[in-house]
Amino acid sequence: MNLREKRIAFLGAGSMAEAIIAGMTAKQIVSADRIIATNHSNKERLTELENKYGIRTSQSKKDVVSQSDIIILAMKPKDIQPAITEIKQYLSESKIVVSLLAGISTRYMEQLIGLRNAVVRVMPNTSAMIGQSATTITAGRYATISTVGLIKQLMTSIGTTTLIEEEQMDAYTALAGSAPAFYYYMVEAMEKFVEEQGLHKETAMPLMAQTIKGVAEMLATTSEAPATLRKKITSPGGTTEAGLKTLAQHEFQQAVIACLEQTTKRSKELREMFEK
Ligand SMILES: NC(=O)C1=CN([C@@H]2O[C@H](COP(=O)(O)OP(=O)(O)OC[C@H]3O[C@@H](n4cnc5c(N)ncnc54)[C@H](OP(=O)(O)O)[C@@H]3O)[C@@H](O)[C@H]2O)C=CC1
Ligand SMILES: O=C(O)[C@@H]1CCC=N1
Repeated sequence: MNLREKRIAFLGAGSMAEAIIAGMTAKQIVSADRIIATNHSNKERLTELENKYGIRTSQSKKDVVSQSDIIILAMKPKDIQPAITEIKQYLSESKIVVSLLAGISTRYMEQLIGLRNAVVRVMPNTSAMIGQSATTITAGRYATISTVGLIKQLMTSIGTTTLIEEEQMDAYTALAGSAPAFYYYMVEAMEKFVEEQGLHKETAMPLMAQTIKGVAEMLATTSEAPATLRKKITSPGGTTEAGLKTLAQHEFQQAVIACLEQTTKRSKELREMFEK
């Protein structure tokens, strides 16, 4: 299957759809004129995406779905049922359905569709915008190996891809889908420190970004455990040790673990709430 010949539809034109459209069009894996997007009702937003990325848009679900080979579901989990009901009549079995929705299972989507379409669940993150998403992928029961390969190839245009078992998706949603927000939250705290210390934001922000980038590269390219890397920074009686002690006093690790547990739990809850 050649990806360049495929026509791709986005049902939902919010922040995640935009991040993926930006990544895909920048890498030219799919040409912009093969991408079409629609949303619930916000026409202005569709015009914005058309102007920004040169994609096509339409307010007609029929046009969008009938003209496409790969349908990317990019609405909120609460909207899945009405969204599939609206497009069901235009969904022939050859169309591949890709879902970005947190929590919602392939089985439920297959049930809503009522045919034997290949359904593939992906969990990207907003770093897709710059081709740096860490995307996990899992397949529904009618998706063949070649279909999964095609979607993997498509998602490679926005960053790395990893195939996982569907039951692990809730936890990976925490670790990679939602996690950028947790790292940003930490940087927001550092921003407050920058202000408190009277430092120049223009100087401090790039230093913080480079520090995170360096940490990410060290984790990705050295074979050393995070604890080993941390210990190499921590001189006995030095500055880092003083900082780490304070984090431990504030139960930093427990807070992070609780945060990831709650995120995972919420993904499961979304499934319970919206799979009727
Ligand atoms: N944001 C993120 O970091 C990530 C999000 N996701 C998942 O991606 C999905 C989208 O999230 P996000 O982009 O943040 O959400 P947004 O709220 O930014 O966008 C939701 C979009 O869905 C549209 N919509 C609502 N109902 C329908 C419908 N029936 N048919 C077509 N479009 C519809 C809305 O249209 P309108 O504006 O007209 O109402 C809007 O364009 C969610 O399911 C989320 O779980 C996954 C990974 C990361
Ligand atoms: O907050 C959410 O529900 C979505 C899913 C992962 C990131 N954002």
